Amino acid sequence: MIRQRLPQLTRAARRSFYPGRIPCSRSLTTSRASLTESDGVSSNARVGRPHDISPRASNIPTISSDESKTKVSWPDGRETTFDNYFLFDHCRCPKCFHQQTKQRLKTLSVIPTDIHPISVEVDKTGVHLTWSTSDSHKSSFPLEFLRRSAYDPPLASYRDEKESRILWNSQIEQSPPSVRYTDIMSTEKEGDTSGRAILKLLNRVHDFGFCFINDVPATGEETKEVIGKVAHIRNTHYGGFWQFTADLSHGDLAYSNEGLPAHTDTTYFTDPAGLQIFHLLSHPSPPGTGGATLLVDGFYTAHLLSTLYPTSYSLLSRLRIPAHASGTEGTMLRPPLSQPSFRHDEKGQLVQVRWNNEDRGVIGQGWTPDEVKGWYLAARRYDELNRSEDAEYWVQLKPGTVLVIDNWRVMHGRSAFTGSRTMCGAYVGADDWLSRRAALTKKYEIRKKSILVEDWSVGW
Ligand SMILES: C[N+](C)(C)CCCC[C@H](N)C(=O)O
Ligand SMILES: O=C(O)CCC(=O)C(=O)O
Repeated sequence: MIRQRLPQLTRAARRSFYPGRIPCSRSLTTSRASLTESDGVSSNARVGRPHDISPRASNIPTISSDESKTKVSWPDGRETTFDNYFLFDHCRCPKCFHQQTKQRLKTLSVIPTDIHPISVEVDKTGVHLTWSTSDSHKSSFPLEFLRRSAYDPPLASYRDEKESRILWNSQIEQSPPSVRYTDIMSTEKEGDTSGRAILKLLNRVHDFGFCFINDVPATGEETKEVIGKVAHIRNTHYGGFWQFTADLSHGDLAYSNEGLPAHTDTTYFTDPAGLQIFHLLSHPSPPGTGGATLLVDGFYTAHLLSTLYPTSYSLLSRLRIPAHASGTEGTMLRPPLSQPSFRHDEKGQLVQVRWNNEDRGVIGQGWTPDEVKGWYLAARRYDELNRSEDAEYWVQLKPGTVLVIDNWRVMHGRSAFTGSRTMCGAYVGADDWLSRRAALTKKYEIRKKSILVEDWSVGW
């Protein structure tokens, strides 16, 4: 586990900031302690007048329903209420939810607006409702589902070790995350080494924002093969698997020998590439010079910005930045909806950094003059943090080492170079690699498995 020394922050900021593992997004699990099983007993109550079911077992919630809502009173004293319509809409019985495709089978128009339970039972497997429909439809909801889907009010957030990230600075160079090519390409069946190695790679990409694959044969063909094993390659106007050098075959600085500051790629796509994968195939040096690779943890520097300059963090989280790719004949990329540099999930957790000064368009449309000034101050501050000795991790890639980057988090760049340099690689969609990781996690359960049963652990 990489634990980085505190960056050169002000004393005040030091107190409030600690690099290391921080929860950054939701997980499927919750602590078992809050839902220990018991010899819960089922009980029944007529619905109409608000009722309390007072089951004997202490670990089973109390349920009460009326014509519009169902209230769950948890053993820990907290209460949360559900609209009956919400519960009926989320029924996952075979009539409502296709058991194989995991898709909802009923449309909203068939749900009576006055739907309500006529009978309520609760036991350690969950809450069982019989509805006021003509067929006395029955629904059962695991307690874990109710705890997790609570919205009135929401209950504890579902973050655990699995979904936290490990923030890093320049000291990551002491022991950067890596996996072995031979494990990923393993064909042995028992234990499925390859699948577990791919999951280890994707977990490290999730935790650190990048990971090396060591000892990859330095050919385009075998690089494309190992990438394809990990996840399917995303096609763009650069093609699928690409090989590039300084020939300006594409109207982009990547196809030159210029240095490139820390940036994330494809900010000009509505859905920026999820993974950016590089393999330096050749750069004879000498006579060539330069061409080192730069990595910066955009989440780490965003965390610093939010600590040191919260107003700047807020502006970069709110003001939308146009981006474009216009340098190649026949390509005029410009997403119809610009996005801010920092994007957050519904729980306010940072999930994406979009940072590319070269491809940034004309800012300020719809902004106030103060916002224009404020944005430049904020952007300069973030740029300074990204360019600090503390944040920059420079590494000289060599043929044989593939670099897999979470392009939604970690920025990359390069130093200017001379000589003949050939780089290859590919993009993978964000949803695609996260899906691959979730499916492998489910298969191998290497990390804490959700205690939600099959049908209830999907669709969040
Ligand atoms: C990776 N490859 C050389 C194919 C394309 C590079 C695209 C670089 C572009 N400025 C961007 O940031 O998206
Ligand atoms: O050539 C390199 O090392 C990186 C090029 C780059 O930044 C890119 O392709 O986005």
